[in-house]
Amino acid sequence: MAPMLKGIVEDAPKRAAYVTFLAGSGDYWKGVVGLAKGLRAVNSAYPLVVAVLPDVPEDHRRKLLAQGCLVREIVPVYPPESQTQFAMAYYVINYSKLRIWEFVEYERIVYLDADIQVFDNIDHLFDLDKGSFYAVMNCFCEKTWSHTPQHKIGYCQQCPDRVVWPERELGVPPPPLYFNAGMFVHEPSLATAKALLDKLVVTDPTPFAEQDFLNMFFRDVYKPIPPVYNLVLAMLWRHPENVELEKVKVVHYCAAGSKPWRYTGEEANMDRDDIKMLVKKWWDIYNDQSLDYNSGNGTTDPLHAALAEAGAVKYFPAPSAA
Ligand SMILES: O=c1ccn([C@@H]2O[C@H](COP(=O)(O)OP(=O)(O)O[C@H]3O[C@H](CO)[C@H](O)[C@H](O)[C@H]3O)[C@@H](O)[C@H]2O)c(=O)[nH]1
Ligand SMILES: O[C@H]1[C@H](O)[C@@H](O)[C@H](O)[C@@H](O)[C@H]1O
Ligand SMILES: [Mn+2]
Repeated sequence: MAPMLKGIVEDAPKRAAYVTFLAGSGDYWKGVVGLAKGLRAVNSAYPLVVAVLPDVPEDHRRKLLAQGCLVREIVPVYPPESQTQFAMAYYVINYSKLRIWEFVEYERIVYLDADIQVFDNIDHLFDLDKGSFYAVMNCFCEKTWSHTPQHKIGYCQQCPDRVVWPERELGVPPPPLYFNAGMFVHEPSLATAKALLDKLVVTDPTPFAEQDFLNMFFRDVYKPIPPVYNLVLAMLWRHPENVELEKVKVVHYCAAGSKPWRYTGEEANMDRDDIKMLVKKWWDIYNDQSLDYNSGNGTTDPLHAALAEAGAVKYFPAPSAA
């Protein structure tokens, strides 16, 4: 390569994006709007791409575009027919997340569920070494885990010494490290996308849907990253010793009753002060008009948006006028 060209290519900003996912005509679009504004609040340099299923209504898509999101429709992924009738919608929603590996115009993505908010800049995650699957370890203590042997035994990978895995009695080693799939860092690739879908066809659906599936698929390349990158709220009451709340960068409102846009405070653990504080912080971002796209504060002009969509440039929000 000519020396000048080489320099340009090597110094070119990464083709990278935050990606989230939206299904249905319910109220999850509010989570996406909150996330778009949260990413703007921390001056993220990369766009937010929303993978939408065909059933997302036009007016919801317009709300996302109005917040500067890049909207990309994806084809639903159906799980194998057997055993799934009763929960088909649940599985279609969750397995369709696998389509994001087809977004090959980006060489690196940080996936974030729509019920996630960022409170600090995490753009450095795009610089992690390639080849591994990065995500935060889950906790096994909530009753959503009661179908598993680890929950029955009281074993959790967040505190493997509290109840030691009874390897001798059971004759099997402790379960492999297991991540929460609401947030992860990986590389789109058509080869990976095909391998995922081929494997899914021969895999029976399990309770945590694509989360179980991704854990199995990426088992050998999974690298845990610190819990500050995906605070699963149950950690606050199950493993407070593992949480430094003031350092948390990414909060995942996944505990029952914790979605900020539906929060009533009535469900178990929801009247805790830390939960109320985190729900309020989500609303503060959602309601902050200065974080709206094109509000004159941290906006991107149409040319940059188009280039970012084409994967051509890093997405530089304009500096605040204030
Ligand atoms: O009606 C819906 C339901 C879900 N979603 C999208 O799907 C994501 C996953 O759903 P939730 O966030 O409600 O669920 P959890 O955080 O409890 O989900 C976790 O467990 C699920 C399986 O139980 C999946 O594995 C999921 O990816 C994982 O983050 C949402 O954030 C959102 O992006 C929608 O858009 N509309
Ligand atoms: O992704 C799931 C989901 O978020 C549940 O709400 C939670 O209880 C589980 O621990 C987690 O694995
Ligand atoms: Mn979630």
